[in-house]
Amino acid sequence: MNIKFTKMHGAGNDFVVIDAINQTVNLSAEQIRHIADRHMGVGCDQLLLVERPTRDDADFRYRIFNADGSEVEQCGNGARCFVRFVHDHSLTQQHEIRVETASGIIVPKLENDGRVTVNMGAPRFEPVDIPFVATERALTYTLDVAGKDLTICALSMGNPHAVLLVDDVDTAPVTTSGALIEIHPRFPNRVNAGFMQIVDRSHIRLRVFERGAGETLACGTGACAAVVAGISLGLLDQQVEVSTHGGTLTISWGGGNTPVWLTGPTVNVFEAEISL
Ligand SMILES: N[C@@H](CCC[C@H](N)C(=O)O)C(=O)O
Repeated sequence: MNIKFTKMHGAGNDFVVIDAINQTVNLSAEQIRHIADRHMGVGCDQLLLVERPTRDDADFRYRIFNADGSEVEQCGNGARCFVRFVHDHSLTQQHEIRVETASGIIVPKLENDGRVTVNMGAPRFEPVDIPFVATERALTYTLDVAGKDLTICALSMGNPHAVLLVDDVDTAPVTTSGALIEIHPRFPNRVNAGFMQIVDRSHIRLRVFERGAGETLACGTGACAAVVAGISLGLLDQQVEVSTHGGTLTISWGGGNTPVWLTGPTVNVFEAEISL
């Protein structure tokens, strides 16, 4: 089977994007792992499938697979690349589209300068919605990680996130503690672990150890989760610049049940075909 794809990235979070409308695509988890492999395959943090929607109120269905082959609910940087892809491949002329994901509808918009803004929906804090094992909802929780008590915020941006405050992201134990937090038993579906350094009320630095992908250069939903956590703790203003190792994302949130807005760049790297 030969599959055409586009390699893209959003602030360094990289994707293999596949049009599954105009070609028949049935990938096993093993084939996804192969495509994502940086030595044996193409290499990517996530593989994105562009499909026809299964519901009347959406224009497209967007399926997301981590590099380890697991299918997940949400991906913010991927959503931006998705919009750029459907435009570049003439699958739509609309600048604002409704996209069906495993966690509901998101509404990305292609701006005139080529950047994409995504309404990521409202964050969820109820432990059952994350999911996270806790007797009651709280702003912060203590998590025992290898015998050390870490303070985290836990929330869902459609997918699960744990956010930790650190003094300096450059020296934070992202790969070691991040890997342990990802599989912590209190997160039954695993979790993305974000390490946030507050620079000032409108600027943070962030590194994320992603569920199913390891540390990535940027994580869109991770940036949303970190800013929501920072605003909820009273440490950040409504609009925040998020510096990652791969670039800058802009996040804004008005609090409560209002949606979180994510803006950032998208880049086409190359188009090719892979034989499986
Ligand atoms: N890179 C993403 C998030 C991708 C999914 C995540 N690893 C998960 O398992 O939830 C983003 O930009 O949001």
